[in-house]
Amino acid sequence: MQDLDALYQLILDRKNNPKEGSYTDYLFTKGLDKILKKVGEESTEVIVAAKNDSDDEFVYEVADLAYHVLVLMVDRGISVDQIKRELSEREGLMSKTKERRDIKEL
Ligand SMILES: N=c1c2ncn([C@@H]3O[C@H](COP(=O)(O)OP(=O)(O)OP(=O)(O)O)[C@@H](O)[C@H]3O)c2ncn1[C@@H]1O[C@H](COP(=O)(O)O)[C@@H](O)[C@H]1O
Repeated sequence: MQDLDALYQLILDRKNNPKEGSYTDYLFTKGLDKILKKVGEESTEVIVAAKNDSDDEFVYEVADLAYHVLVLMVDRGISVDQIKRELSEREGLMSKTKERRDIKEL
């Protein structure tokens, strides 16, 4: 089973140790604009798949997007831990926002 941290590390390794024939290497060689184009395309494909009935197609497209976002993160020098930290900080913030919303609704 491919976990996101392990995939991030593999992508980072491709950046530091380019491997011939690697798609990840091809993206890094093409550069940021190409990576952004792929993230845009894959996002659109997720939206289209979400409107269709096939769960398999949706899962496939989300996995494509996840991979390309990880490539973008590596290219920008952003770690998975930074994203996790941001999400953790929101945990407290969001529950406070929800509490305020609940109080307003009373
Ligand atoms: N998860 C992925 C992954 N998801 C999608 N893709 C590639 O993303 C591309 C998306 O398909 P598209 O038709 O949109 O793009 P394309 O026509 O192939 O290429 P473009 O010219 O449009 O960029 C395909 O070529 C897929 O192979 C991925 N390529 C690699 N990985 C992971 O990265 C690891 C390292 O891969 P390499 O760098 O290729 O060794 C692999 O073991 C996988 O775990």
